[in-house]
Amino acid sequence: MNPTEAEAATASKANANANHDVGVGRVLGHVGRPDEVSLPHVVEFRSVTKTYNPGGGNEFTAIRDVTFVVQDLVDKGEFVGILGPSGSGKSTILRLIAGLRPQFPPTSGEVLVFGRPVERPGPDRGMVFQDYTSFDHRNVLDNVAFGLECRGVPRKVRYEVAREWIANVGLSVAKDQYKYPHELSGGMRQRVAIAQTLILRPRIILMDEPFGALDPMTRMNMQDLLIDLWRRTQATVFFVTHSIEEAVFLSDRIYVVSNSPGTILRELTIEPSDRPSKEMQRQPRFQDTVYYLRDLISQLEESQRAGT
Ligand SMILES: Nc1ncnc2c1ncn2[C@@H]1O[C@H](COP(=O)(O)OP(=O)(O)OP(=O)(O)O)[C@@H](O)[C@H]1O
Repeated sequence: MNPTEAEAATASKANANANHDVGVGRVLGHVGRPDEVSLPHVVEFRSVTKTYNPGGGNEFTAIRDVTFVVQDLVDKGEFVGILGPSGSGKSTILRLIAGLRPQFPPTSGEVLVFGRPVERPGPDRGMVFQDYTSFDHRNVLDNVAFGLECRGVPRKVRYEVAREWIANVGLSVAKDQYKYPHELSGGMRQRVAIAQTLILRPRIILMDEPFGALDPMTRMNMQDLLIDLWRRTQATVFFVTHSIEEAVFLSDRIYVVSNSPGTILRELTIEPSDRPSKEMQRQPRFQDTVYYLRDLISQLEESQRAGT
């Protein structure tokens, strides 16, 4: 390599490590590091590796050396989207934060929530899954009030708060409160699941493909609802999705996880969405970010198929 080529190579390497803008997103040159050194951390992963069935014939390392920090912004929780190919370890990351077995505990490394190592699930973390998690034998009111019931909140108070949450998630108290899950549509059941989680006011909300089973229109309505609720609750949200549009619309920050063993490959900050999902998705700058992420994830999927 002659000196000019060497200089060009160095410059291009330096460039790869510099922040650069892609549509409504900014690709960060350094992954996983805090934006401001002085802020406390909501969630921190320190070189976290998870190997399932260690020592067994089917030993499998799902994530390796995952390191990132999500900061505790004053009066504002961050919305963190997690994208990546299927099987890259997104749910493993989420469930490690939740403290749920068998993902928890990690094989090595540390998972900290508000500066303390996670030991088990706790009331500071609420989870919403793709599968509808309401209890079949409880009506909407009793499903939404369930967590407060477990906390020993008197019936009258818990029903009062539950009715507020039924309305907050866009269901009708008059028409829906006594319905059972089998009498609700998929979107309505996910509204119940969200109310069931948010009523407990967790500071961290963990969502694993919560809208994955919904039709596109319902999904967009749910995204608008979620943005609205999140702005009001100001919790930190971790949101796993396969929909790139959904991640770009909802997130302040996106982590892209590489093929297994998963590690954080890219980190982007995203401008806040200032209009409904349907309108945001029409913006060319929004689509530029979507295309960038789509290309990146397609490349990962291709190399996964090729076994490289
Ligand atoms: N309990 C377990 N025992 C063994 N292997 C597991 C277990 N849970 C997950 N895995 C494996 O770990 C890898 C990562 O799984 P994980 O569910 O975290 O990925 P994901 O990115 O969320 O996948 P998807 O997008 O398909 O939902 C997968 O190969 C999966 O088969």
